[in-house]
Amino acid sequence: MLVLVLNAGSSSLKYSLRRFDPTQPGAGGVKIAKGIVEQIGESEVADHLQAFDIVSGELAEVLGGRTVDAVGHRVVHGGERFTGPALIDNEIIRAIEQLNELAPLHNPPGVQCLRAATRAWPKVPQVAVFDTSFHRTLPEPAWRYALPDELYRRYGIRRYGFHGTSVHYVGQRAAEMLGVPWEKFDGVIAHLGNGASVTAVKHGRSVDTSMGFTPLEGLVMGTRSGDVDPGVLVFLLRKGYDADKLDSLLNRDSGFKALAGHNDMRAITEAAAAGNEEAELALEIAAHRLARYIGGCHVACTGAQAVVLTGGIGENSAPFRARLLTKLGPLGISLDAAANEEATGMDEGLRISTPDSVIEVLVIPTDEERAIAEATLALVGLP
Ligand SMILES: Nc1ncnc2c1ncn2[C@@H]1O[C@H](COP(=O)(O)OP(=O)(O)O)[C@@H](O)[C@H]1O
Ligand SMILES: CC(=O)OP(=O)(O)O
Ligand SMILES: [Mg+2]
Repeated sequence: MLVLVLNAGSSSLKYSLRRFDPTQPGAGGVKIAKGIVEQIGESEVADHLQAFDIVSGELAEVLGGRTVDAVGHRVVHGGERFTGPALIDNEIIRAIEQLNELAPLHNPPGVQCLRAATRAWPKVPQVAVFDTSFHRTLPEPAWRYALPDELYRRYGIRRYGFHGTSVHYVGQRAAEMLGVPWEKFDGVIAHLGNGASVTAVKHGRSVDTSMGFTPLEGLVMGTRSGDVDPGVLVFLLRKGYDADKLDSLLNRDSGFKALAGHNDMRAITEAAAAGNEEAELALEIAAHRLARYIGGCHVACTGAQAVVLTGGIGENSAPFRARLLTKLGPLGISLDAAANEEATGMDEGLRISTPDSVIEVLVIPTDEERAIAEATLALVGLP
């Protein structure tokens, strides 16, 4: 059984092809191909449809006449309707499309890929797996904004949370490392990629998270501002900004890009080490806010057994992890510097806190594609 996974990011399209053995269901399968088309919109690849054509060309070579048996898609925003993976049909695609403006960087390319894939493989079952689903357990005090109820009833304005597929996956790996059942796992999980968020998990369920109505709230990200006083937006509207200009400002021209000139953590770290003050300040702002959110999530899950770091930055940037952990001292966390240097680009999780650290800090590589493939298989079933 061959399962293809498409992960449409804001400017990339990742794919992964896995083979599942009917005699060993749920074992994650075997990865037989993967790839990525990057810099969509900023290179000769103009949009996700072109990226899809490149991916299907590469797949045709790998498949050599075979067909895929199912396709799993990462969809970032599932609103309140999609509390779990959904089998795709036209009505479902339209419902996802209606959520486009709630995740303007992510859902439109996701919908483009859903349509392209159903055109390319009309007889193959396709499944949407949502970033928001894992957060369906958020308690109301965590998801409700202090706004008139009318806005929730009319527009669905509430906090949803994102990165749930990744958080669920690394959370389960963390519970395994600690030797506790998932239903008893309490922890704080920081997914730090281009988009970044922190989630509090209590008894294996999401109880708080830093992203809200859209994937813009919370942490300092690659090109997104994270939290700003909403009064700033009102002020800018009065200065003549319109919706599109605010959208670009907050989603595309802020975060590390605004503070340090670009959004590549490697380059920012190197610049800071070479004495660049802007880069140094950008890292301090991001680490300060992240530490504050981790402290808040530690409270929200009533005491974490572990803090877990994942995503491109969490998995690979030892200097950023070290900077963060020095700020987490008040939680009784202490850094094992040697382990931290070792924990880069690994296939397995690694502990980077010292044995006497009150809370364990784990670096665990995420695998959204694997988790989506498993969820797809669980819905479609083995042939
Ligand atoms: N070896 C590395 N060292 C430091 N940062 C890295 C490294 N590899 C990737 N990153 C950073 O990870 C971030 C991208 O994370 P990733 O999870 O791949 O993003 P996306 O959300 O697009 O999937 C970028 O800031 C990038 O600079
Ligand atoms: C939801 C989100 O922010 O996703 P990404 O990190 O892939 O941009
Ligand atoms: Mg990502």
